[in-house]
Amino acid sequence: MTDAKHTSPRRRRSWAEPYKIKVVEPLKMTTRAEREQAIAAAGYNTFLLRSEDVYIDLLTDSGTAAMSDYQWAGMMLGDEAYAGSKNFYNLEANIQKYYGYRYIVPTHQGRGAENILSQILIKPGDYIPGNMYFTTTRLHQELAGGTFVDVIIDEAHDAQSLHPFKGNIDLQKLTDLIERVGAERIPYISVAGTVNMAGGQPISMANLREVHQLAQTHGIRIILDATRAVENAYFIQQREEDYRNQAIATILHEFCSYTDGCTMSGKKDALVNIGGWLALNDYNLYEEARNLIVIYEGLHTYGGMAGRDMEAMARGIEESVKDDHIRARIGQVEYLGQKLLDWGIPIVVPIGGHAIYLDAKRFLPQIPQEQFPAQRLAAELYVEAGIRAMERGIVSAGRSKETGDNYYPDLELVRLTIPRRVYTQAHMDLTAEAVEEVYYNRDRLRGLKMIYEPKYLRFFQARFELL
Ligand SMILES: Cc1ncc(COP(=O)(O)O)c(C=O)c1O
Ligand SMILES: N[C@@H](Cc1ccc(O)cc1)C(=O)O
Repeated sequence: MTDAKHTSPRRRRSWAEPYKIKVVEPLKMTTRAEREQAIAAAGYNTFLLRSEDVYIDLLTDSGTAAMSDYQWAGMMLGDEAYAGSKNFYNLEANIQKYYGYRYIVPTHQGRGAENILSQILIKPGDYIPGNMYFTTTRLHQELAGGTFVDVIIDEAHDAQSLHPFKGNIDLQKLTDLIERVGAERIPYISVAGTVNMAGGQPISMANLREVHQLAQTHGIRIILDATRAVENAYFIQQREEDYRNQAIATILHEFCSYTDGCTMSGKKDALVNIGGWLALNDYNLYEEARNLIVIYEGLHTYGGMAGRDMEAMARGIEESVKDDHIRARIGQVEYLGQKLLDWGIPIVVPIGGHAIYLDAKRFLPQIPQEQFPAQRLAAELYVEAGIRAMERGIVSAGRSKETGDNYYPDLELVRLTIPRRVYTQAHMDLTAEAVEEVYYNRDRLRGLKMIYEPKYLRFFQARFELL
């Protein structure tokens, strides 16, 4: 018998976690007065807070995941031999199986891989097109003498555009660049899935396939930033008709097959606290990378990781591609985002994969961009409830390497980044309530003045004063 008051229970089934909690880490509670003092001492930069003064840490999803009992068991099986650790071979086998690349060089984390890749492939005067910059990736490209060129679709720069794949590459922009500088000046196309600085926005399989075809015509390589490629695969499954019934692992494998290699920060998708890799399909390039790695990271069978870390990552990869894991992971991000949307708080839409991004331009319209509205908002959220977020706007964008002028990015955002398998739904509720409180009191907030600016990646260490 059907009951008009109830919809089908199957349709209502939520994203609940496919795990239960076995170990907990107590958190310190602080007073508002203590937090005001702590953020002032940190120069209004959330990177400079001590983590023990933080209640809910949404600074980053990098290296902050909770590992499973299966991963911790693997840690006990660490083979800490200097050369030829069996954990390296387990890791290599899983990267080959799930990502599909041929040759693997382990690195201590993502930027280690970016350094080696940039040194091998980029010559002074080269151009590297990509779907929006990422801070460390662009810096390594520039240090190698290259110039990054943003070829993402325009919608990515608009916080309110509802385009389902805001990480897509604009093929016209890419073609224009190839015609302008010539294919021989483009060592590779730098493709990220999902796009961190755009709000965790995915690139579609159809778009990557087209980019691959265009790149092949011109003999240009594609290198994937695979840091959150599993999350990207989830959006492909949800939003691209042909992939609705395909497993995440199958989608990931096809996605990577359109690229010639990848850099990877294992600290995100792969559910570990440290680790990364560089993967390449070309044997000669791999040989070069494997040789350079001994200068910067360590031997080519550990690359800066302990054996136990490699085992944890090998096992983390297996867990990361499970459909129920990724559904719950992104389900939690969407839960927080939907709550904020329901309460009329300005955030980047569609909701991305690893974080909710507050739109500081609409949140604090009274603060001009040169007075760092997103930096101010992140500091205020900490004072309000001990929640730590990260600026992703003018401070992060830095300065042009040619003119030394500040970039003024269209997106001036605060990232509430959700660590994997760490926080509960109640933590998400409290986070939303704190954001709402700050929003309610937003009119009284003023901007900041930068009083110390480091040369590289300034957002990590810059200091500010209240205006
Ligand atoms: C998209 C993306 N690429 C590369 C990196 C660099 O990785 P890592 O922090 O492991 O050096 C990160 C995070 O830093 C990232 O989010
Ligand atoms: N990749 C990590 C850590 C990081 C943060 C900010 C950066 O600009 C660079 C690295 C993240 O996105 O959270």
